[in-house]
Amino acid sequence: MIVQPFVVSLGDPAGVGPEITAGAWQARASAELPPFVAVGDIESIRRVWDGPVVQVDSAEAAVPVFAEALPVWHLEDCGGVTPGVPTLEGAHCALHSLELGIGVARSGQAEGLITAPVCKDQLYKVGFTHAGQTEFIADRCGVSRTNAVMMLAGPGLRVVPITVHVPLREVPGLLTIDLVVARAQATARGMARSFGIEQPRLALAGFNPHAGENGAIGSEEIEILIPAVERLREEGFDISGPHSPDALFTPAARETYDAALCCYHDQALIPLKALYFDEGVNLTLGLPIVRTSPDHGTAFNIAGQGKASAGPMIAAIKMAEQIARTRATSSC
Ligand SMILES: NC(=O)C1=CN([C@@H]2O[C@H](COP(=O)(O)OP(=O)(O)OC[C@H]3O[C@@H](n4cnc5c(N)ncnc54)[C@H](O)[C@@H]3O)[C@@H](O)[C@H]2O)C=CC1
Ligand SMILES: NCC(=O)COP(=O)(O)O
Repeated sequence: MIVQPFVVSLGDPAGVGPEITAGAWQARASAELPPFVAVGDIESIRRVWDGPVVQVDSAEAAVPVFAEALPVWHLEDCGGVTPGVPTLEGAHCALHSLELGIGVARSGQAEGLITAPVCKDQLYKVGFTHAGQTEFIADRCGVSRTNAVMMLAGPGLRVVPITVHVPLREVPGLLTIDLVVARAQATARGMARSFGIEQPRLALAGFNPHAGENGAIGSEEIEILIPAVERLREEGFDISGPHSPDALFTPAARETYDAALCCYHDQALIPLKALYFDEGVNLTLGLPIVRTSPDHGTAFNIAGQGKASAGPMIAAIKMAEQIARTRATSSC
């Protein structure tokens, strides 16, 4: 049963996080969204939106006001926000709102956490040593980075990048049989727990063109991917591949699996965003808490201009609720 509100960390205050959170609140009735509380700098919202806002100081306090106003748990003044112009102070605020959001979700005061986008480059400048929010949340929840799986999901496609925020030239060295096996295992477990799909059909993309053409165009399939698939099948997982990457996302191919495991970030995210950008959700499997996020970044180029779609944020909130409901009734 869903009892508590959800918590939305506002992300970089100069990005589109504040306005898409406000946009989601405006769509709360038509999109049938559960109550949520935004955490961050209240001014970052007032700067880009003239709708009703109420300052609260707990997640619980958000519920009675949610129907009439967007509840914002004001953390700190980010030093004057100019949409589209990131600052180091803003990066600190993004990190603080993420920290609070994780704490609120972990303590059970919220049913789950939805994270608005952060600017990784700005975070790195203020001492953030994690690749992204996924790894940071995993650490805070005591989950290994291998077992916290990034998944991007749209209405007709789910993709998992096996390697994530690393330079492309390092991918071949990072792909190992153990890593592919661990990601697939965590994906299958997470899909059972979060989506109720007990025996998900996984499809593994090759790394090279034509999945290596039997070794003539690269050896990663023969040395890493095929042995990983064999091991996973021996363990009882339903996994196919490695498939020619360019053929894995055709309409017919997409009917054959529940999630595609991809060798690197863009192999996974390009098809997802091309097909479902406005409904795309980034979620993390393998955590003790529910965590989702819109599929896009800070979009500084359009922040504060009324151009940002709230579609992905709405989809992220809806998916968080759906996952929370599934988990509440699941035996996993
Ligand atoms: N989950 C997160 O926190 C993520 C953060 N980022 C961060 O965002 C920053 C910018 O990354 P980019 O690669 O430029 O991706 P981006 O998603 O911010 O922007 C790419 C393009 O999509 C457009 N766009 C993004 N969101 C939109 C929306 N809601 N409605 C309409 N158009 C939208 C932007 O205007 C831009 O033209 C980087 O610092 C990156 O680290 C990127 C992806 C996810
Ligand atoms: N491109 C996806 C992305 O950057 C998500 O990163 P995060 O959720 O780990 O911050």
